[in-house]
Amino acid sequence: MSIDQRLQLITRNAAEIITIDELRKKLESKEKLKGYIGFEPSGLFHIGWLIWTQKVKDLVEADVNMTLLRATWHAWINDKLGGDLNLIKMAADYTVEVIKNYGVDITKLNIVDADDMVKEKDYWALVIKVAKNASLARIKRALTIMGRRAEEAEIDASKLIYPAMQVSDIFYLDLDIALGGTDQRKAHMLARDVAEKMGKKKIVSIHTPLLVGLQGGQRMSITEGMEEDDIQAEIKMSKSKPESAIFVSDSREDVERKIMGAYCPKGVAENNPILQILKYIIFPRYNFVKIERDIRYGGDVEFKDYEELERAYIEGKIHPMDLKKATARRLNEILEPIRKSLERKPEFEEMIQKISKSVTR
Ligand SMILES: Nc1ncnc2c1ncn2[C@@H]1O[C@H](COP(=O)(O)OP(=O)(O)OP(=O)(O)O)[C@@H](O)[C@H]1O
Ligand SMILES: N[C@@H](Cc1ccc(O)cc1)C(=O)O
Repeated sequence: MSIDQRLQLITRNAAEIITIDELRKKLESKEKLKGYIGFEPSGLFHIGWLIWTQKVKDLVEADVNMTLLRATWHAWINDKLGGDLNLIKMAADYTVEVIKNYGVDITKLNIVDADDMVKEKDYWALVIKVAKNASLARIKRALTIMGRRAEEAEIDASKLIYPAMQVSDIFYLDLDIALGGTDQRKAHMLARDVAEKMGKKKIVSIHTPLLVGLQGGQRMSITEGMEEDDIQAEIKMSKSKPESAIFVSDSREDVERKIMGAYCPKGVAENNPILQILKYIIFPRYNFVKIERDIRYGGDVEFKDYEELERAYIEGKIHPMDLKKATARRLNEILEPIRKSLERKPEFEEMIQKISKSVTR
């Protein structure tokens, strides 16, 4: 693959790359690049997470050495799964199983547990050095990377250690590229600034978009003067708002029902979850989408790229119902192997039961 092809694959559908020039230079330097994404295991995997999973797949295919960090200790700090580390580890296994059955070649991934990194004293020396190079105000502002507001640092002081840990993970793993949703931007900007002060390698960061929830931002509590990041966090598909989400374990019928009920006004592309699912999850897999229609309504149409389909939709040439049916069919095809593999593992079923009974975050 040429450098241009690698660059194209790495950057497609990303919300932002900081910076594209640095990425090109790194690719040109020919060294095998090291990238990562960290995730907090939580046991529930909604299709928004497939956007970054697809980017992991793109990066692996673009020959980047990817690490998947199971952020177990981070999840503990963040009160995930009641802080039960055994449950958190089981949830991490679940996530890896989903990623594998989505089609990522996990034999090419370096899968690391935060549990192992925290055994090293060098790791903690890094955490302290990072903290020495960041103001308290900056650390508090970065709490959005854990899905919390700055004020939530008051809950307990461990929350303040988390951003310094996430930045240290980047240095400890000696990375070139950090991947995450746009809500991870503050960690990556901090890592870039601190890298200069500490003489460490400066990462390029790749941020994938946040999939909007099934209500498309309708009836959400958006107030005047709210920052763009906070609006995105409010309207995104989120496991803590189950009505906004399609989970990878949902049955075929549930997927169809949820899609049929989703926000998708005729001719409107903004915050349209159906179009976003097509753009970020279906097109990267199939490269074309067929909309099946009765001959009375113009018969079947095929689209070879997303932009073409979006244009036709905005012009009112595609009816929302036809768009939804095609989306449900393709999405179910993508989810089928994931669903099947999860069904074969009763231990995950038990974990989900336990989680849905007792855990709120
Ligand atoms: N709707 C979404 N679309 C795309 N990526 C998402 C979405 N929600 C979360 N992510 C990404 O998945 C990772 C985990 O995020 P997080 O645990 O906050 O999400 P969540 O499962 O929806 O939880 P919560 O209920 O706390 O919002 C982050 O890297 C984040 O960028
Ligand atoms: N903050 C990330 C998880 C994460 C933790 C540690 C990392 O090094 C990277 C990512 C999230 O909430 O999804």
